Amino acid sequence: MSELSAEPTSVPGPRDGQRLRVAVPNKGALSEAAMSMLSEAGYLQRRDRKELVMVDEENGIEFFYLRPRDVAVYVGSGILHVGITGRDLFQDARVDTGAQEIMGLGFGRSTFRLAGPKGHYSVAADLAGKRVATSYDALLTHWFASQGIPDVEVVHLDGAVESAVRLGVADAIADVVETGNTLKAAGMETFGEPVMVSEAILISGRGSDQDDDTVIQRDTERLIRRLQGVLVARQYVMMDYDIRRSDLEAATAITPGLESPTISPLADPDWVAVRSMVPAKRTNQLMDHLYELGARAILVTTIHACRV
Ligand SMILES: Nc1ncnc2c1ncn2[C@@H]1O[C@H](COP(=O)(O)OP(=O)(O)OP(=O)(O)O)[C@@H](O)[C@H]1O
Ligand SMILES: O=P(O)(O)OC[C@H]1O[C@H](OP(=O)(O)OP(=O)(O)O)[C@H](O)[C@@H]1O
Ligand SMILES: [Mg+2]
Repeated sequence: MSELSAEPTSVPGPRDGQRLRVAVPNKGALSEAAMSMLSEAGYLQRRDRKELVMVDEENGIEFFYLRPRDVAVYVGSGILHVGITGRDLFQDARVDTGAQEIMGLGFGRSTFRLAGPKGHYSVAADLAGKRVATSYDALLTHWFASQGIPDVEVVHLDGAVESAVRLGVADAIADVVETGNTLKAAGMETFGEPVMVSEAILISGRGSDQDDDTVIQRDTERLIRRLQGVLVARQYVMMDYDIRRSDLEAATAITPGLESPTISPLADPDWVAVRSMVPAKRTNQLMDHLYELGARAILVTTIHACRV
């Protein structure tokens, strides 16, 4: 049996224990991906959707599964130390207590956009004096003000915002767009520039380097490094190849690695072996270029985990 407890424990106050307290979305578009990323980072995650708290004793960390919208409230008020939420949700929460974005997590990507019936509007300024429905009132109100677009009435709806125009409660909408399928199905189209580009983010209440509790500070830094490691492992592959010394400079120019490539001698003194991390997306392009430069025995392996 593992030492790790899978039992929900009673919820202590923020200063009662020495455990880092982390908010994780309990449902919706970010939930599964957030838990996968934390699992990949070596943390224990709940297996039952009904569990509200998960204690990972070995890592000195507790995960609280909360509504994605509420994550910013808990972290912003200092009750929980860090959390995962959407950048759009975070900005909409307008937490004034010093919560800050620490890093993008590379999933839950979306844009927040204005949309209206086909052919009705072309720029945001067309909405002056109109009613715009959204679930992100604070974000949108602030954005219209920042753009100097006057007299927009922001109408709050909890969801299914795409129906607002057809049902007559608003003239246009502002909502999360990922594939655009929902808008299309409702006979709507986006217009103007995106209000914002969003993805899942890690937020912290006081700023990880200002926490007076050294254990919490250390564990926050560990969490950040682990998540950065997952991001890199997902985005990069390891590339090995052999190349003539005379072509080494040209080859390493296109495979510079994160810091610097590893160069090892081969039995043939005219040749060297090179090992370098490269962006996964560019794998085949780079192999083509390296081959054309004279590289041979080009091997690509996935990175299971890393610290950078
Ligand atoms: N296809 C998508 N649909 C909705 N949200 C998405 C999508 N892709 C990414 N996201 C992000 O997920 C977050 C919203 O999550 P979620 O849909 O769970 O919240 P919600 O709509 O407020 O909650 P609910 O729909 O349960 O009331 C936002 O940060 C949003 O940008
Ligand atoms: O561009 P798409 O890929 O179609 O995705 C965007 C849609 O998904 C979300 O809705 P959700 O399922 O969260 O329902 P809700 O509107 O009730 O929140 C969002 O509010 C859009 O409606
Ligand atoms: Mg939703």
